Amino acid sequence: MLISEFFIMVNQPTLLSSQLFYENRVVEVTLNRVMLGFWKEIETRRKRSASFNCISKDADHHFLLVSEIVGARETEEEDQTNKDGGRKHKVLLYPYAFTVSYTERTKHHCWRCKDIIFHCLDEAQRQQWVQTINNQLSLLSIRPKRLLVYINPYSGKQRGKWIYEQRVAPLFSRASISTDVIVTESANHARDHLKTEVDLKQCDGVVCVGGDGMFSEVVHGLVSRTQSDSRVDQNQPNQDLVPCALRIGIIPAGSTDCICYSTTGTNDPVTSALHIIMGDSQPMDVCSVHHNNTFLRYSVSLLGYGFYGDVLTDSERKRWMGPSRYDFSGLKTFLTHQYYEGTVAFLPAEDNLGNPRDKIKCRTGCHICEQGANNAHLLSGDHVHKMAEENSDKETSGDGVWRVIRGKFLAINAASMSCACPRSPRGLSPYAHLADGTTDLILVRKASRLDFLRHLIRHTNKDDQFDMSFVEVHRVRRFRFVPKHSSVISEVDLSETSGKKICNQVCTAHPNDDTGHSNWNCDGEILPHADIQVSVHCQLIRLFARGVERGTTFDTYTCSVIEGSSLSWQA
Ligand SMILES: Nc1ncnc2c1ncn2[C@@H]1O[C@H](COP(=O)(O)OP(=O)(O)OP(=O)(O)O)[C@@H](O)[C@H]1O
Repeated sequence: MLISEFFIMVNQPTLLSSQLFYENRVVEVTLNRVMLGFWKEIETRRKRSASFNCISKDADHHFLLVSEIVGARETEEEDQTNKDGGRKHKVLLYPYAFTVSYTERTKHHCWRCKDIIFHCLDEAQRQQWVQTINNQLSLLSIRPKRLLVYINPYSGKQRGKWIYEQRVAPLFSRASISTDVIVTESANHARDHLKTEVDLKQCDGVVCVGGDGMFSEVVHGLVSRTQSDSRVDQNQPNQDLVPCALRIGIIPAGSTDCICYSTTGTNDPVTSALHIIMGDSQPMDVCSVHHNNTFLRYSVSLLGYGFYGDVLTDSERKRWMGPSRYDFSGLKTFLTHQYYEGTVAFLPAEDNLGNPRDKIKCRTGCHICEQGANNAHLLSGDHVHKMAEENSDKETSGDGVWRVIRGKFLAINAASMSCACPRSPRGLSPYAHLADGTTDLILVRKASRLDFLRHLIRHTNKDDQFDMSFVEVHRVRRFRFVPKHSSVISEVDLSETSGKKICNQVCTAHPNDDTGHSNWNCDGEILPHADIQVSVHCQLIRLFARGVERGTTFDTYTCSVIEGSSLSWQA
């Protein structure tokens, strides 16, 4: 423990201080608000010198202890013997015990819930401790008390229900959180329930148990409901949207869990549950996607046209192949080496502190996001946007100077977060930010197959994928894409196929051969239009998370649940 941190703890007003028994020692335990930060050892059997201890071994985060007790409860009995270093010895026996549950950081951004048992002299002392701790916890208004939980029973390896019931529900109950649990019965069940039926005032947050698709459902339900409650028309592309009041929690149980990785640094369900219990809050940008004056979808991670759109389109047609379809479609799309012509117009985020190649990663308490939110607030308002005139490369509109780029592209990607995952540990745009009001627009122009392969390989190692002559990246607030054949609307046939048709599909040269244009991959969903307009809505939603914490290397983590999917090929 740092000396300064020790004094911060000592200087907190003391709520309760008693001599209690911990294992076979008499200790003086002090409660400062909800921080049970240290105790002084008064006497020991072995007459050790007095020392200070802390319930967390993580010295860097002592100041956070104030919010890290999960709960306290009465403990009825304690084993008369206690194993300590392999030797059994008698513990001081007092029947009045209570347990304090607290969080502890372990490796790779994972958190665990630990228990510590104190014995009291009498029942009155026990009651005083349990009640005081729980009273203090209940005063923390940032912590949720009632949650609405949606479980997708078919996510990932279909273990969502088990994960929730066995690993998460007991923690919620220990933290005195009441829940309303709905196991979804079909796709869009959660979205439609949130949009129309739920009384949002009756809960403090919405939790989804599943993967990125399930999270996207909850985002669509909550954002749409918030807009309709506020009479905001989502079909207006330049409309400022109303931020959602409720936070969203993700209990990862999907195939990829990209959003969970990017906001907690791991895909561990217990860690996510503890972030929810602590009432953490991580703001997050949301992109709205429109075709003319029609709202299409929201996106929080990746919008990809060309390569990533084609891989998704092709892999959706080959669902019968299972998870290996992503690798198959990725290889097939790469070999086909299709490029697409069109015009990209974008509004650069020139006032933003960061840029996509500045090597500043988005981490807990990110100052780039903080400054970005201030700028976005100043910029908000219903602006008039005009697409650039033909043959000009700049256009001034109500909200700044738009840049226009015409060309042939292998891929056009917009990454609103790093999109880091095990297959691409740094992600599509390693220095993208979760909540700065921007998205990183990556333009991969026509290049040789070999150069494109080199570009793709750089997503899996530490080389800079943007340091190539045919790749450019811009941090933008809005963009629009118009394909050369803009009149064509792609109604993609994704029907499940079999037999001869399957053989034809595998042998087809390219997923979009007939149409001459690609489809947008919007967080793993195919958009029905290629001509789209995208606006970033700064900090529209908040998650029960705190971003990836500094101190451990996200790039080298190992993950606990990866189920045969390849995020390098999909959103
Ligand atoms: N009861 C259900 N039956 C069928 N589909 C469902 C049901 N509940 C949700 N869904 C849909 O299943 C899709 C995939 O779910 P989810 O994202 O949870 O799992 P995943 O695809 O395995 O994980 P990831 O998206 O991380 O790859 C979502 O788009 C969601 O709309």
